[in-house]
Amino acid sequence: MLLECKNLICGYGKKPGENPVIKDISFGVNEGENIAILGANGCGKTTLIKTLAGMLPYDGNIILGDREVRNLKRKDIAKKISVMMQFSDIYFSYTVEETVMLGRYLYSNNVFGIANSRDKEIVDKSLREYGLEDIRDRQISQLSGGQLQRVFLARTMAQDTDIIILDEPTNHLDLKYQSEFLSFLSDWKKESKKHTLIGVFHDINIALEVADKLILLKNGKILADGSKEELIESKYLVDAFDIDVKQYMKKQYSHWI
Ligand SMILES: Nc1ncnc2c1ncn2[C@@H]1O[C@H](COP(=O)(O)OP(=O)(O)OP(=O)(O)O)[C@@H](O)[C@H]1O
Repeated sequence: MLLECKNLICGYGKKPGENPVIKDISFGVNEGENIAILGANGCGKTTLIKTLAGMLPYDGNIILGDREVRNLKRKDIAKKISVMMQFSDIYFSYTVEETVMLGRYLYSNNVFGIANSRDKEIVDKSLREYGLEDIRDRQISQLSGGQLQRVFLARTMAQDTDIIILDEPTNHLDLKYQSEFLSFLSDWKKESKKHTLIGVFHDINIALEVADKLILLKNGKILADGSKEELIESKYLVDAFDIDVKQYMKKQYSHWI
């Protein structure tokens, strides 16, 4: 198994077990899987993926390959997992190109390391793919929400890891970029059987398009996990969101059918 959580407990207290947000959950991710974590606001989705990426302390086990995540250095995790969180961790004023290049530096020893020709090639490709070439010299502090989101996606993809963790990747994106993002993800999946995606999506339709497996969270516990075909028709989806999701979607999309 590529990534395995066993009896995972985490939160924001002094110790992981003090007021935990994630309350003793276990699941595994196989190489090549596409997993969407779904659940109502505040159920712990972001907390879970931050912890998977080594950003929060935890009790229990998270095994990446054959190593315990808490024993790995940030740099070693960054070689295997790239993460795009909802709110970015960059507060300095970098240009678009510098920000995307940070994806290349994340796992080097020196943050201001010298970019080699492979780094430059990958960054150029990411800038092209996310429609950022024309604004590569702009300060990120001057960008719109959607432009900024595309910069962070480009940075994540430039990190070039087999596992990507995305928190709300289509937030702020207009329909054209949502559609381009989905086809980019699908191409990325085709590039290698090793490419594995773990994502948090508020838009269930996007989750269903991207994922083959769902993890439904409620109040920090796993309500159900399994194939999307299995779960989409189940009572668990209704339980996870406290609403009849299927009926709601049918009503929402009735204008188009
Ligand atoms: N930095 C923090 N310090 C303390 N509590 C936090 C922190 N971040 C989140 N929480 C709390 O942890 C709980 C779970 O939050 P989390 O962001 O993981 O939920 P979520 O499922 O991703 O929510 P949403 O769908 O609204 O994005 C919430 O009660 C939240 O208030």
